[in-house]
Amino acid sequence: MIIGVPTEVKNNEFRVAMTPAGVSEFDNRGHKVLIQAGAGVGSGHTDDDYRAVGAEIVESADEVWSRADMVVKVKEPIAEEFHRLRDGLVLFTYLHLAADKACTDALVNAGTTAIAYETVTNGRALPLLAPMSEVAGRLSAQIGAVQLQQPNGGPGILMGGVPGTRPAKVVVIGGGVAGENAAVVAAGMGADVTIIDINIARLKEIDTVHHGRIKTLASNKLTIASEVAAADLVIGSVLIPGAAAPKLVTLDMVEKMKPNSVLVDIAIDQGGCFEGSKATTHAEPTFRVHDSVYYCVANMPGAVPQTSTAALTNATLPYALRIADRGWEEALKSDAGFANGLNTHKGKVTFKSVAEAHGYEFTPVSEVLSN
Ligand SMILES: NC(=O)C1=CN([C@@H]2O[C@H](COP(=O)(O)OP(=O)(O)OC[C@H]3O[C@@H](n4cnc5c(N)ncnc54)[C@H](O)[C@@H]3O)[C@@H](O)[C@H]2O)C=CC1
Ligand SMILES: CC(=O)C(=O)O
Ligand SMILES: [Mg+2]
Repeated sequence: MIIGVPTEVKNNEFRVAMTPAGVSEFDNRGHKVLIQAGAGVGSGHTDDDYRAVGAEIVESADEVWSRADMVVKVKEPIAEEFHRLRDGLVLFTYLHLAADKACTDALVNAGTTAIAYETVTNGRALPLLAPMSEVAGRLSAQIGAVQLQQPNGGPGILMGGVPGTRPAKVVVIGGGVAGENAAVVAAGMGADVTIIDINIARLKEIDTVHHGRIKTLASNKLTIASEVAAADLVIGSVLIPGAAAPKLVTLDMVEKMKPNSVLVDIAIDQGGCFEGSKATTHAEPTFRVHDSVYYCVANMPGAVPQTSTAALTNATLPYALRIADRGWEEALKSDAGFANGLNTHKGKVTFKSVAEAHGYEFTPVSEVLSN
């Protein structure tokens, strides 16, 4: 199989979907990998590093996309890439389609076979989302700490305070992978941290692992309202897999927050879990709502590409190899969790909440695979 790896084009996105170690695995199995010139530079991998393990370096994105049987990417295609989508192409990348009608329409109209990292499951886990949720979670606490500083528009409070002063109050809504990682870093900086989650079993796990250092509260509207009102920093990290995020923090709640308080909406790639959230870029990451600061960057891990590329490709490589070795249909047929990754195929939408979000007819993956 020919596998294409284009340079990422989203604002300040420096990750790449395959490292030289990955190319070497494909090459050893008799596949050919096309790397767009310069694609790995932001993550510390030169064209020569890729050439040395058998990759062909290709100058243009058009050539990578048109020659490849499968394109492996990091972020969803954006408008300038839509014309490269086609029938018969397998696209393996983050897609977040429930929050992105334009990309869904483009994939459906082109007939592309699109497998989304974020909806692949392994039991209850999301193995291809988890590494980036770890990164985004840890980053969110760092970013929150910086945004709390007064010259950055924040209230001027140090996360851990100093002896004799109160620490910052950090409220994390959604205690999954991103939320727990956010809480750990915030607690490590000395903040007063509370995680709110709807899954009580998950709160028990967090309480046990962190010996009560991270407080836990069950999610409901009243609790969220009172915690948000008292918070200096709110981190939003809820997920209903594949679906648009629920708006758990309302504009009314934000209006009652402390002046210059900070809200980091990690869930923005699924549309965001705060009312008023809209996707921003690393170039212009924040905006104000009422008297608070929102940070809503949809590709947070792109800011730390050396870490993120390594963590992402560690997880994606075995799946990409299975597609190359066995073909996408056999690879999905043999692993129901992998099959959950299929979002579109030949003009059909095969992920229920994506179909519902955009008014498409839903076709179960099983129907597509049995044909
Ligand atoms: N902005 C960015 O750059 C990045 C964003 N993300 C996003 O972060 C979000 C979280 O991802 P993960 O932590 O991996 O998901 P996860 O599935 O591990 O955790 C989500 C948590 O939300 C909880 N939840 C669901 N409904 C809730 C409610 N009503 N109230 C409170 N909690 C609720 C679930 O019980 C679960 O514990 C996803 O939208 C993901 O796409 C992930 C990586 C990077
Ligand atoms: C998960 C995701 O969208 C990202 O890492 O950019
Ligand atoms: Mg997006």
